Amino acid sequence: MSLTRAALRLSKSSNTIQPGSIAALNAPFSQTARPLTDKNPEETSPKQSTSTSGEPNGRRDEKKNQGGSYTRVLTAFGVGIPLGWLVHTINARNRTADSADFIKYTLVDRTPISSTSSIFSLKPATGTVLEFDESITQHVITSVQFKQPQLQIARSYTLLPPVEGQDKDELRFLIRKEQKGEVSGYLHRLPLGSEIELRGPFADALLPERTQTVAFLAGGTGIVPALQVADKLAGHADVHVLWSNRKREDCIGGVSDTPPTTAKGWNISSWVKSSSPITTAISKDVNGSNNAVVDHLEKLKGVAQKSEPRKSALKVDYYVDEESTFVRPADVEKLLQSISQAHGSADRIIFVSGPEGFINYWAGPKQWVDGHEDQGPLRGILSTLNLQGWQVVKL
Ligand SMILES: Cc1cc2nc3c(=O)[nH]c(=O)nc-3n(C[C@H](O)[C@H](O)[C@H](O)COP(=O)(O)OP(=O)(O)OC[C@H]3O[C@@H](n4cnc5c(N)ncnc54)[C@H](O)[C@@H]3O)c2cc1C
Repeated sequence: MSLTRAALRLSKSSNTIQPGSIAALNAPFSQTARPLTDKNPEETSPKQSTSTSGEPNGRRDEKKNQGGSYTRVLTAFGVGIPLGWLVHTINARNRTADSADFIKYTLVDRTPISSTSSIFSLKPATGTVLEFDESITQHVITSVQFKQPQLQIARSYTLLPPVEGQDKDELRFLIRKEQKGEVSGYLHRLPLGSEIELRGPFADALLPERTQTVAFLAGGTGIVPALQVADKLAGHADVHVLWSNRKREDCIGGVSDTPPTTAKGWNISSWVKSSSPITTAISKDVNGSNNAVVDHLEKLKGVAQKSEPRKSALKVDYYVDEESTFVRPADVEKLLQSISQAHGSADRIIFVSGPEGFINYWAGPKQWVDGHEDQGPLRGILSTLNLQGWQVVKL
């Protein structure tokens, strides 16, 4: 079966980038978008939470989504993307699946990263695999949907970039166990060797080829898209990540490249402004060990430095609620200004990725338009900063 992408409409408004276009184009790539196959858009839910039958889940899931999941939308960048690249046809091979189908994978490993999050490793259970066309996935932030078979619902999880020694068809994810979370709880309870049904891939945002610098505001598991961006843009763009976590256990060993000095900013626990002084130095744990995500970030720093065509830089700053270190608007403003000075008129993007409250605080809520989740206007803290030359993308 041949999967064909529709044409892309491009639109841009103010500092936020209006979606819609890639939804039409990369359709399979979203819970909110049409499948990449020629299936009807109504087959996917307009909600972050998607029923596997394709029907919206109704108010119940709408309410639940206030509980801290990412909001999401497909985002198109008008600038600098050759349309020819986007109008792409994938030839399905025997062992690849239509991205609207669920494909069976086996849970081969689940390594706890903290008391709430684990890295899941999955391998194909049969001869059929999800197809990741590198010519596309190289330019988009990619996620897949996991099915909860008893409830017939699906949730999105962003792919971790591959690590050394990872099998070609193996997929890895960082999944936080939400309190009373239906799918994340189910996945954390599954015994190793269980079959899990996945579908996708889905594109959450495009990475324009001309991008030379990225600022990434990440909250919790919102770090996973940042890992993808750092991996894909190594050798092309400098990436600076400001990563907020509730607890140090989620980022043990993470040492900031630019240590924060004072605190008044976003608190991931309460989603309110806080104003506590920073009292705790960010350092490795007593055993001197990092968690796997921190290690991955460190490795990506090394890759960026050695990459071609140009050596790029990955910088990460860590903020931990329980250490009273918060991302301050002034820190963000300073970072954006210093990047702007260093990069002149180069294309620049700010990604905001994490729980809904995190995105709302920094960039304002996304909105639903014609059954698709739209970026919505730029609001929140970022709307009060001087963002000349920056594009903002809410993930
Ligand atoms: C594109 C995308 C990528 C994502 N990538 C990742 C990723 O890499 N890693 C990751 O961990 N997550 C990721 N997410 C979030 C993920 O899709 C799920 O939303 C998340 O795992 C929670 O799903 P759940 O079914 O476990 O929880 P849900 O059952 O949906 O519950 C969510 C929250 O709502 C609360 N809740 C439940 N019922 C109610 C109610 N009646 N009233 C009030 N609150 C309620 C729950 O306690 C819970 O805290 C991503 C989301 C998107 C859209």
